Amino acid sequence: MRIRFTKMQGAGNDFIVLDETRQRLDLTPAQYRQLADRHFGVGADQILTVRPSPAPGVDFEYVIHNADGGEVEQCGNGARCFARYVADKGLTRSDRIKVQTLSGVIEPRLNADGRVTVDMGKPVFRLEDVPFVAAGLSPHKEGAWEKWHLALGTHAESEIVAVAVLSMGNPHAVQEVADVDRAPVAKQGPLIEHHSRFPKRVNAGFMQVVDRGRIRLRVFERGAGETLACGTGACAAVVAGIRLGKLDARVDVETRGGLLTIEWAGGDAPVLMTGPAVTVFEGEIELQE
Ligand SMILES: N[C@@H](CCC[C@H](N)C(=O)O)C(=O)O
Repeated sequence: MRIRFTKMQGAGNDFIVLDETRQRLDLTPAQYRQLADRHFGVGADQILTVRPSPAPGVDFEYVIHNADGGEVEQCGNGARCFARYVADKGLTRSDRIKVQTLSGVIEPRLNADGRVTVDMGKPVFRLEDVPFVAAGLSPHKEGAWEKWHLALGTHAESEIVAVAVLSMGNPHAVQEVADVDRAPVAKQGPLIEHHSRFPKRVNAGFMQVVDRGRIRLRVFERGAGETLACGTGACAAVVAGIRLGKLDARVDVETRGGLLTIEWAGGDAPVLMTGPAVTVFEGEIELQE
């Protein structure tokens, strides 16, 4: 089967966007993996699919697959690219849209400066409301919030890390590090992603607080490995930092692929994420059956 695609990136987190507004492609997990493969396919961290509105009051459905072929609930950098795509392709005339994801409705809007701001909804951090965590973690009170201690590795070589756990529609475990460039992302990332406390796996964030309005962040993403930026990871890290009393309500997040700005007024307020969304190229690819 031969399909058309658009390659996009948001702060270096890269995507293949597929248009299913007129016809379903019905791709298999193996075909998503082929698309994402950087040697045998196009190459991407996630594949984003645009589908027509599934319900009144919503403009589109936004379907997200990780590079490993698994469908996931949310993708922040992808949401900005999704908004840029539907505007550039003339699928909407509005600069503010409502988009249904697996984890609820988000609202991207195109800004005059070319960046996109997304209302990502409210974060979830009450332990009983975070749907991705197995019971039995013992929280450790720090400031206004709790961090959880995770044992990584075998008994002989066990390492304990303290993570803040929360959902931005998808699951995140964020730890604070002194220097993000020296953080053990490649070593700890897979151990945290597959930790038995997270039966649906988790995105592992490594956050360096520079000052109350700036952090540096690396994220080892569930189903994709370390990416140049993770939008929901940036939201989760900032929310965690604010809850821990270390950050103000508006924070610039430096990632390896670019700058994101995250705003959160606390409580049930939505998290706002602003950043770039860029089309790289368009093409066609033959997929294996
Ligand atoms: N790159 C994303 C997150 C994509 C999904 C994530 N890997 C997961 O499995 O939850 C972002 O920008 O938020």
